[in-house]
Amino acid sequence: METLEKIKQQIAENPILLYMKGSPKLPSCGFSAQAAQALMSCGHAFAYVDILQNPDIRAELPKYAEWPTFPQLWLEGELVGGCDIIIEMFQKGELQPLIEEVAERHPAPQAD
Ligand SMILES: N[C@@H](CCC(=O)N[C@@H](CS)C(=O)NCC(=O)O)C(=O)O
Ligand code: FES
Repeated sequence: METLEKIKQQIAENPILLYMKGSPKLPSCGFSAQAAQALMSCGHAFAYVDILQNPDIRAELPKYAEWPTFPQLWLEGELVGGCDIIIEMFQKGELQPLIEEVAERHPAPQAD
């Protein structure tokens, strides 16, 4: 798939999506580590894309997002921001309720 199409699909299909360097459990950069940590502390599952494993996305997403750096947090198809914004929202107590709202609107399928 073309890179831009792949990006659009990821953003459309994942209501909580973090583009980062490395993985939440093994981040490859302090900025990505902080963002993933704050997001994990909200207690909801989220999707992530390791842009170090996806150089095409690393190259294309900043242009599409009009945001030059990683990490990038996308919620319900909208760019929220990078590490600084995520940490600021977290410290103000705004991140958790926002993630909560999004997660409640998109419940994970139940196997029962
Ligand atoms: N102030 C930024 C810090 C993130 C940042 O500076 N990221 C750099 C270094 S990891 C980056 O993504 N550079 C482009 C690249 O590596 O592709 C934020 O709030 O997210
Ligand atoms: S990889 Fe060097 S600052 Fe993120």
